[in-house]
Order: sequence, then structure tokens, then C-alpha cells
Amino acid sequence: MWFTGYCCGVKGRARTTATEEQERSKPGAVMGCTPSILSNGSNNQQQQQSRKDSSGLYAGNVAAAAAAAAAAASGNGSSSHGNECGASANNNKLGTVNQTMVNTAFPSARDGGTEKESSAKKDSIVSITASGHITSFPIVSTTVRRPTAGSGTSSSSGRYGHRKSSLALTPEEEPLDSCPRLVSDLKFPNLLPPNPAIKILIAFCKNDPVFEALVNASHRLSFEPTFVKSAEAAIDAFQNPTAGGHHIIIVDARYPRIIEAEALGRSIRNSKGSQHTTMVAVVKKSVFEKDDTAVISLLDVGYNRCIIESPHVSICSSELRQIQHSLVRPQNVISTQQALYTALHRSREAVIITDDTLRAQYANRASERVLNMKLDEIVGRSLGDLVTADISNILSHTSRYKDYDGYLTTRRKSQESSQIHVRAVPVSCIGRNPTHLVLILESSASALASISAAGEALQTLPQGKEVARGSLHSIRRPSFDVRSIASDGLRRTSLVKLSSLPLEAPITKVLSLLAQVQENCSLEEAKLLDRVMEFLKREGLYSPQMKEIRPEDPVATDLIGALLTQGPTNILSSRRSSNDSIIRGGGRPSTGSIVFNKTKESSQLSDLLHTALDWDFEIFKLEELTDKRPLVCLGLELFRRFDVYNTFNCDEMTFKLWLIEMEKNYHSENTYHNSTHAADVMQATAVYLQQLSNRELKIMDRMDEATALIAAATHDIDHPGRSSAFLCNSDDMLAVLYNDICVLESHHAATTFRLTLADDKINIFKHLDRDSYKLARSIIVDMILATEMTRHFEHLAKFVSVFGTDVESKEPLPPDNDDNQILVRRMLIKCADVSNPTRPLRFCVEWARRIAEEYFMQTDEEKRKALPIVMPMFDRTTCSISKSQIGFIEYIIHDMMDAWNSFIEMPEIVRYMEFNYSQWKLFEEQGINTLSDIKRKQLSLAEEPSSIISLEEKF
Ligand SMILES: Nc1ncnc2c1ncn2[C@@H]1O[C@@H]2COP(=O)(O)O[C@H]2[C@H]1O
Repeated sequence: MWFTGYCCGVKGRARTTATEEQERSKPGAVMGCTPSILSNGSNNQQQQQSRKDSSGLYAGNVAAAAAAAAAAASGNGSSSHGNECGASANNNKLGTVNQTMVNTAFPSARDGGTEKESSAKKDSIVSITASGHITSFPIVSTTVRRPTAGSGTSSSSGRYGHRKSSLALTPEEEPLDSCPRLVSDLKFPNLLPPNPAIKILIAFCKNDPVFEALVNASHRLSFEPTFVKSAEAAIDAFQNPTAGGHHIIIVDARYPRIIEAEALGRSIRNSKGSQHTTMVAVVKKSVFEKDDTAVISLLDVGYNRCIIESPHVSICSSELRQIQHSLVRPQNVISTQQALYTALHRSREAVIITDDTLRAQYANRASERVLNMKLDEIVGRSLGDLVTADISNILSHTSRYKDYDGYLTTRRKSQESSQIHVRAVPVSCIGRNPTHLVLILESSASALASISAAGEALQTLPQGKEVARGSLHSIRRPSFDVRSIASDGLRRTSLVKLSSLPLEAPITKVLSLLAQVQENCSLEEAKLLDRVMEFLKREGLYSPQMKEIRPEDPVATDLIGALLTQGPTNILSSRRSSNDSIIRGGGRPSTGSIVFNKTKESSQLSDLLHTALDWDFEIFKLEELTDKRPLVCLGLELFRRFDVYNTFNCDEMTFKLWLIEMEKNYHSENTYHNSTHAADVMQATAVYLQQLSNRELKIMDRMDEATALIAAATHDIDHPGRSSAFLCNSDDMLAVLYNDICVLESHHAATTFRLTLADDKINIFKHLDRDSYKLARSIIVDMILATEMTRHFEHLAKFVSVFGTDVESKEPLPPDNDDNQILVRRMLIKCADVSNPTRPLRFCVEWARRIAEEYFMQTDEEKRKALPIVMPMFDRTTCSISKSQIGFIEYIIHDMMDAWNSFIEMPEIVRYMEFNYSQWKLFEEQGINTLSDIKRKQLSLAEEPSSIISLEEKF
């Protein structure tokens, strides 16, 4: 008796559960991790039908396009792949549904030496896949010969030794049984299919000769059989989590009263995970011969094949073998799609697969973000509805099996459209022409995110020639065009070099991390992240914004604007072209040593210096007692207290001479930026350092303390009493020297070292070893430069982002790395530099008067010389000094002192600041605005106490 095969390749129902069916009925719906793809049908109905009726074809197309997409998205794709896929299909000699499916899905590695078995396969497979028609004919089973790997010989175990083999992904040229291969042996795609031992479940109600023959055949083929005698036991066995999951189920359909084969088939097909199981029904010969309705019913409920009963082991074994190769093996291959789909769906690059009319059949998750549309809005639409592009141009490339590289404009919903890079890879699933296009879309965000990944790719891959030089895409896009390798070789070499260096800007890392977050977030969140990334890519990340300054507050606007703006004033006013430099010098103290009145002053001085670390230190008294040379006295005292002489291994005399030289280079005629200001900043620095050491936070070592004091002492040396903007506007040589960038602070730092190194007698660094000197120098320069106000918000924001502003938190984060230490040092000198609004009221008002006077003098000079006026509101005839102080505290001081207090715990600075602020408000209400108003007010303040407690009590 001959076995007769009956296959459901086309006619059989799609092997889907009810839920899957429902899910699939939504266009573009995603089933678990495995998303759907539309078939080639031209309308939805057809698509549905086609899905149901041609699972093999459908799966083949999916796999082909998905594999091409995965390969192209991973950078391995090329036009040759697209062509090859098509070529494989075209060269397919097998002419069977299932073979076509396998063939188109996974073009072969060319192993060679398999011609014979190829024809054997062809014979055997053609015999069983007669397009759904019932056929009955002898099977040339003896012609099926497959070489064992390596030896090329056959033996019963070797010939059928599938447990050793790797089930081939690819068609005719792959040996069906071979040794386990390396992934690298596979050409395309690099995904080995699963290669498990084949589990077979045999549900037979009695142990008759047909059953015995099947059992023996399955042993001969080294299948792992399980035997059951009822439908219930079959379902239990199949669903058993440890023993279940059979590749083949053979059901005895000869005795429906004992085993109701149709019902059992339905139940199995409704069980989870049965989609890759092959179901075979054994029917009586008479059923086959008389009427095909019973067979068709079995196929319709989900059996893949009906075979005629046979008591012969060889016939059973050849039948099982055919089932293995024509059904089980392709199912195993198809099951690998899950992994490909998962890869594709999680890919950062947006991938859309279209049919040959450019109608989207599949879209992965990233395409939602790039197109700003939901998946079900994308799938089913024509490409022209999704993007603005010259579609005929794309098609003209792809119809010639060429990849297309170019740009599209998205038609984003409720957003302005944006440019995206697209690469279109043609894929042929059936016939000669491309049946699908794999479109890989890349927005600028993902391009940025993949820069580092591209760095790696660059080491092995050449760059695309069609894309603009230097663009992100030019970094990203690989191409196998030989000419592009040659022409872009130089650029690539340098990029490769760059990528191999341990270089990566923190901002690149941040953008890359954000882009990763973007992959798995909602559309809304992705949009927000887009905006965040836009901001992050801007220059001047920490550049202050003036948005919160009220326009009706012109004094504040003027002052803050001038403080935070660098370079020449951008005013179209009549500028003189003269290169007048500012008036310098005059009234400098002599170089002679300081001689104090030995009697009264010296005792007053020593009393005063006793309080050198008090916050209400009488700085103006020191100025008076030292005849406007407070820096030397206070400096020596503070250096002594902080053991600077030992730290620098340098005698006190060198430090004294150094202080004299430094102080000499402050301009005593400046009302504000003179050596009293330097001494004041040095004193505030010392108080902060003291506070930090009291708190036993191991933040500042002796070198840090010494360098902080030195930086404070010299941070405004040779200040001309005019702002950097003034120097730029007046073409001062300093502005020319420093290119209008950070002019004054650069000059202060440079002057400090120029003077110190010029004379060994005052060189306080002379006994430091080279490394210590370099460290000291870098700290001092960095601290002085940090006093530049244009970067005020940058320093503050960085400090707050690391250390926070939570006053309640008693344990501030220790600055445990170099970067954080730099933040603390910068914040320290900044707070010291503008500490005047946080000092006792008397001092605060005096400093305000002095800075206002200096600003007025600048405005006077600007007017006199017809220069742009940097702060027009600081006109001595019109200015409200009270208002300027209110604005200064509100916009510059308040947040900074809050943050600083929470770090070093000096609540008095915030209390003084708040008290002073309230007083300025009061003064403003009282009409105390001009210099003379302030001076008058100072007369009454002279008697006021310094301590904040007494001040608060009194007022
Ligand atoms: N009380 C104040 N009122 C207005 N501006 C001030 C006050 N104190 C300091 N400044 C400004 O803040 C700047 C800080 O850096 P400079 O010392 O270079 O110059 C300082 C002044 O321009």
C-alpha cells in the first residue's frame, strides 16, 4: 500500500489562534513581539484573505523583507543583498510553495557539493505540495540521500542524524544534514534556526500494525516519541510545560468515535504555541479513495497533512522524513522570525517595509517617533501620504536593484515637518522585480545617538558617497561602493582615528542616553525629549536668559544685562574709531614698606585683625587704618592663619613683598575695584574656608586653601575701573589682546603670574615642585576666571545640579571628585566676590555706593567719548541706586547665596541678604535713590550695629 500525501500548503487555513486572528485583522497590529505585515493584496479585504489563505507565502514575504530590513538596519545590508534575495527567488528551481517560502526568506550560503540532494529534495517536495490538489502517487523516497557532514558518506544514523545537524535556513545549496556550523558560515542572514530533537506525539487508540510502524519509523529517524491513547491525553501531553511543545502530532483519524480527530485538531490549534507544530492525520485508504470531504475537513481545522494508514515501517519512515523536511524544517526557519522581528521592532532606526507600490506594510516602533504617527496610522498608507519625497526617483533606483540614499520630508502631525535621511533597499520575494522596499529612516536625534556606535562601525565600514560630507549621516551610513571608499578614504581615516581615541563629550553621552530613553517612551514623551535634545545641542547651554526680568525694571535690566553680556555692546550708535585706551595709573602707593603709626593705629590694627575671620569684619576701618592698603595687612594675617607659608614652603617676607606688589597694582582711584575690594573678597574667602574646615568636610586641603586666598587677593588686579564691555567698545589693547573674550579676568590672571614670576624676591611659588606649581597655577587661574559674570548662571547651575539647594539636608554631598571640587572652588570665589549684599547693612550700602560711583564714571566717560553706553540707566543724574540693588539681589545674589548657604551652612549670609533687601525696598519707598541720598542715609547708618541679630532687633 502506498501512502498518499495531502498537504494544506495553500488550501489549509492559516495556523492562527482566534486571538491572533483578531489582532492581525487590525492593520499594522503588533502581535506580542511579532508585528504584522500586510500582504501584497491591493485592498484590505484581500489582505485579510491573503493572510488566511497563504500563510506560507505570507510568512515567506515577511521573513524575506524582515531579514533584509534587519540586515540593512544593522548596516550589513546593501543593494547586493536586495538583489541576491531576488536572485535566489528567481533561481529557485523547486517550484513549490514551501520551498519558495524558505528560499525567498533566507538566501543560501553556497556550500557546494549538494546538487544531488537538491534534486532529491525537489522530487520529494514537489510530490507533496501539489497546490492543494489531492494527489496520490508513489514517493521516490529512496532517492533522498543527504551527505553526512564532513564525510559525505551515509549511514542509517548519519544519514538521518538530524540531531547533529543544523536545520538549514537556506534553500537548495544547503546540505540538509551537516555538522553544527559557525554563524559566520552563514552568508545571509546570520541567524541559525533552532535545531532541536524532533518531538513527536502519537495519539492512537490502539496498538495496531499501523501504530507499530509509525513508532518504529520515528525511532529510526531518532525522533522523540510520546504515545497517548485519547484526545484528552493528547491535549494534556501537548500542553505539558516540560514535556510538551511537540513538533509533530500524529492523530489516528480512523476511528472518530474513539478519537474525535477534528475536535482534537481544533483544540490543539487553539492552544498557545501550536502555530509551529505540524499536525498529521492518519486516515483509512477507503476514505481517501471515496470522498475528499473528510480529508478537507481535517485540513480546515488545522491539520497540515493527511496520510493513508500503512503497516510498513519504510513507508512510514519516508513519510515522516518528508514531513520533517517539507513542514517541520520550514516551520523552524519561520520561527526564527520572532527574533528578527524583535530585533527590527526594537531597532533605534525607523524601518518601514512597503510593497512594490510603496504602500507601507510594516513599520517598527521607532518609525512612530520619526513620523510622529501611530503604527496603525502608518501601516496601509502609501509612502506619499507619510512623507514628501520624489517617489519616482526612489523607484527608479530600486527597480534597478539599487539602494536609494536620500532625504525625505516628514509630514508630521501637528508639527512642522522635518528632514530625515532615508535608505531604500529593494527586496524581491517572488519573480524578478522587487516586491518590497525596506525603508530605513533616520532622524537627526537618532543620528546623534548613534554617533558613538558609528565610531565602531567606521572602523570596518566605508562611508556612503551620496551624503553630504561632514553630515551626521555621512558618519552613519555605510555603503559598499568602492569609489566612495577611495574618495572618502582620508575623511574616513581621520574619523576612524577620532573614534578610536578615548574622546567623548559628556553632552554626546547625555544625548545618546536620552535617545535611548526615547526609543521606549510614549509619543508625547518622545516629543518632549526631542525638545530637550534641541536645547542641549545649542551653544551656550548655561547662557542666562533675561526672560524673567520685568521690562518695567530698566535698572535691573541694564545692570544684569551688562554683567552677563560679554564683548562689545551691540548698539548701533556713533562709535568713535579712536583707539584711546582707558586712563590708567596715578595715585599708586609707593613701593616702600608699609609704615604704620606705631602707637594708636598699630594697636587698633592688631585688635581689628583679631576679628579677621568674623563675617562683620570692619573692612572699611582696615582701609582707613592702612591708608588704603588693607590687602597687605589682612593678607599676611590670613596667610598666617591658614598656614600658607608652610604649604608653599616660603618665608613670610616673600609673601609680604608679593602682597605689596599685588596691592600696588590695584588702582586706588577706583571707587570699587581697588585693593579694599580685593581684601574684602579675600576676607570672605577666608571665612568660607574656615566654615568648611569647621564642618570637617574634607573638601579643601592646605593647598586648596592657600590657592583660594591667593586667587581672591589678586582676582581684580590692575582693574581699570571699567567693565570688559567698555574695553571692547573702546578698542582697548586688553580687549584686542584677549579677542573681546573674558577680557578683564584673563588680564587679572595673567597679571598675577606675570608679576609674581618676574621677580624672585616676590615669587611665592619658587619653592614648589613642578607638579605642585602646575596644580596651584591651574587652581588660581580657574578661580580668577570664574569671577567673570557672563558665566554666572553656568557656574551656579552646575553647582546646584551637583550639590542641590536643599537647606534642610544637613549632609551636603562631599565633592568627591575633581570636577565637583572645581565647582566648589568656583562657587566659593564667586560668592566672596559679590558678598557685599550679604554683609552688615552699613558695609552693604557703602559697597553699593562705591560700585554705583564707578558705573557712573564709566557712563560719564562713555558719554564724553561718544562710546556706546553699556548701562544707560547708570547715569548719575537719573539712577535709582536702591532699585539697582534690589535687582542685583533678586537676579544675581539671592539664588546663589541660597545654594551656597545650603552647602556651607552659613545662615547669616542669607539673613543679612534678606535684611538688606528689605532695607533697599524701604529706601526705594523713601525716595533714597541718588548718590547724595545714599550718602546722607549713610550718616545715620554709621551708628548702626553690625551684627544681624542687633540689626533685626532694631528694625
Ligand atoms: N552691590 C552691587 N551692585 C551692583 N553690581 C555689583 C555689586 N557688587 C558687585 N557688582 C558687580 O558684580 C561684579 C562681579 O565681578 P566684578 O568684581 O568684576 O564686578 C562686579 C560688579 O560689576
